Amino acid sequence: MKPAFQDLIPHNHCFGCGPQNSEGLKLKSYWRDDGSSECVYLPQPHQCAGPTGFVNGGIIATLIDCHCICTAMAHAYALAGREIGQGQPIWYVTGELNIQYLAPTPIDEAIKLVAKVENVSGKKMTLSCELMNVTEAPSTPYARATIMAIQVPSNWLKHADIPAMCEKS
Ligand SMILES: CCCCCCCC(=O)SCCNC(=O)CCNC(=O)[C@H](O)C(C)(C)COP(=O)(O)OP(=O)(O)OC[C@H]1O[C@@H](n2cnc3c(N)ncnc32)[C@H](O)[C@@H]1OP(=O)(O)O
Repeated sequence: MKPAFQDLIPHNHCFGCGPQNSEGLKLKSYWRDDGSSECVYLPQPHQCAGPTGFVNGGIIATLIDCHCICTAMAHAYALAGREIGQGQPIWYVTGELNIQYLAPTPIDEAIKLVAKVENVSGKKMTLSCELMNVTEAPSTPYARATIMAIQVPSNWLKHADIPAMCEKS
């Protein structure tokens, strides 16, 4: 199996997807054969909403955000004809994130996110994402989102690092 996008992105301290963030969610995203990307995540009990059986909406937003932004970066590297993390760094940030929460997301089972690149225009990349049961059973997704990823300069990440986090890597 190929490494996850996140394991190829250098210096990634992101709370949602950074291998270098010991307190983070450590998402792992991969390409699927149809050109979409997927991420399977097992929610933790402390990530609950008011009712303990459902996942907190902010956690859901973070999962969607990170899976989509890492998909945007992976797609941009592919368009550049490079492996993720090779050569001049390619960085995207979240410009817009629109989520429809369609049904409560159970906290006691694995969930799956599937993202697709819908459009690339200059520095902007639009992606769609659905969060669903891990079996992809034919049911309404728990959440559906669109996200606008914006490319930032290749020195963006280092520019924004603070020394305390740098020392941990
Ligand atoms: C390491 C891996 C981790 C990845 C997963 C985590 C993802 C994250 O959480 S990133 C953190 C959250 N996001 C941020 O902090 C971003 C904060 N915002 C910014 O830094 C800036 O506003 C930024 C970079 C989005 C845009 O900067 P700006 O100087 O306006 O960009 P600019 O070059 O002028 O705009 C480029 C295009 O994007 C458009 N655009 C800019 N901002 C937005 C926006 N928020 N929504 C939609 N479109 C936008 C512009 O209109 C322009 O469009 P066009 O080319 O058609 O004229």
